[in-house]
Amino acid sequence: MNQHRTVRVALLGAGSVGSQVARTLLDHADELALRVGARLELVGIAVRNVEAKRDVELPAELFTTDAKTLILGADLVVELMGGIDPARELIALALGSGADVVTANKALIATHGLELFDIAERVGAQLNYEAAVAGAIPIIRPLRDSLAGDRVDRILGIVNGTTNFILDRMHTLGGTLDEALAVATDLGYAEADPTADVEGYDAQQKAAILASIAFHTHVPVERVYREGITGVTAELIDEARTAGYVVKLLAICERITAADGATESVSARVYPALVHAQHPLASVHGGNNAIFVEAASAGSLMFYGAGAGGVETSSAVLGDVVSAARRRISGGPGLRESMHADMRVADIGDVVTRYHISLDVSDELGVLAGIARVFSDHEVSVLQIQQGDGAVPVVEALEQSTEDTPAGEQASATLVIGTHQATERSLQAVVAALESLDAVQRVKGVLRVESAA
Ligand SMILES: NC(=O)C1=CN([C@@H]2O[C@H](COP(=O)(O)OP(=O)(O)OC[C@H]3O[C@@H](n4cnc5c(N)ncnc54)[C@H](O)[C@@H]3O)[C@@H](O)[C@H]2O)C=CC1
Ligand SMILES: N[C@@H](CC=O)C(=O)O
Ligand code: NA
Repeated sequence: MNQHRTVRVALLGAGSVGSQVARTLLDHADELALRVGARLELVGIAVRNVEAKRDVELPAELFTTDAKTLILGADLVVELMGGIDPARELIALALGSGADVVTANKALIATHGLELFDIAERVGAQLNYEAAVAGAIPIIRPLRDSLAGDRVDRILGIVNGTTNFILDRMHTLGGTLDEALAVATDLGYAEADPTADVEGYDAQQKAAILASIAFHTHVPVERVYREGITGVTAELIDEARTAGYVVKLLAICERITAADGATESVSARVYPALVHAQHPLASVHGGNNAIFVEAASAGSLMFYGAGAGGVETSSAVLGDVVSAARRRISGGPGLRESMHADMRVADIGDVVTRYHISLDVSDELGVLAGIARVFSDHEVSVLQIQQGDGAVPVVEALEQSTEDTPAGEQASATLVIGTHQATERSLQAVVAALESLDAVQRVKGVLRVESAA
């Protein structure tokens, strides 16, 4: 090791993740110095309020509210404040001054990554962001480096720890979304504004990042279809359980080939979906994440572990810090992500999937026949119909409706209808047509089925 070399590290933010990164930089300074080949000196921590009480004890003299001065005295800046402003301006300042940058900020990378990579490339600096997707799990580097010679076809995963924690808790313990969110927030999983988690924006940003790297194509965050979990009720979770499924918020990024067999586009989407109870994703509990990557030569790969949490995420941040510091010591250009493929981003309507549709219907003669007609009119084929606790084959259900229901009775019944594969466009048209049927009192929920056992 060069005893005289020092890499001056400035930390922006000392919350759940930042305070743990600071602690490791201070407690393991000697070991890190051996790994890097130079000492990593934590020169300061920029925060909003230097007096704020923190869970982790850190030297008071390191704290400052003057982020800009701190940045201009640093070789490496670690941004862990979150949000777009002022993080965007501060990272641009850091890169522009020649410092390397490590960030966990998916909101910023997904929306302004291109402009920041431009600056990094121009000045020859590093911009690393492993912690931005799936916390501690190595996924950015495997996609960008390890799989750089392969062709990724599909990514399917749970990429938000907070919503996985909430859905898992609702499934196993019952209770409401708000109760589970309060616990996830205490555990340090949730974003500063947890709307980003429960409405799927955080997963949407991560999907945009994953799709962009995997398919060498810039996928703008607003082109990632998004639904959050606020519509997932205890009732829908119970119905899913009865049918042998678990509800998970999934991010799916895949290549789609058009009907002509030649034109390829990229689909990226986030929504709560049904996962078969025997599928490995169904066993991803608490704040954990799991990501399946299917690549042409590598086949199926699974990445699993802690997707959120301050201590866990600090591991990914420090990995990026060591990597950037080593490169600073040994020299090497700043690299931008490869976006040469420039593929079209598909509309959600082009995606082929399966639906489970939960309906309250009038329990009267001919209802099922009317519903079945809606499906056949849109050329969507029905796989099964579930009434109460049991799945009933379609033909049997239709017979029951005409034989067992006394004419003129106006009772209400719940039906859960599972479809075969069809385009989203057709499935959405089916749901709209069902909503307009007199016999359909309410469409209670629509969930896609994304993984058979
Ligand atoms: N908490 C987690 O499990 C994970 C978080 N991330 C990302 O890591 C980043 C940090 O997350 P957390 O540590 O959970 O956030 P946090 O809310 O716990 O901490 C944010 C810190 O930044 C400081 N800060 C915020 N705005 C500031 C400003 N304008 N000027 C100076 N200081 C400012 C706050 O004072 C606080 O110390 C975010 O981008 C988040 O999305 C990524 C993966 C996992
Ligand atoms: N709020 C995020 C934190 C990690 O990215 C999550 O819950 O996954
Ligand atoms: Na990661």
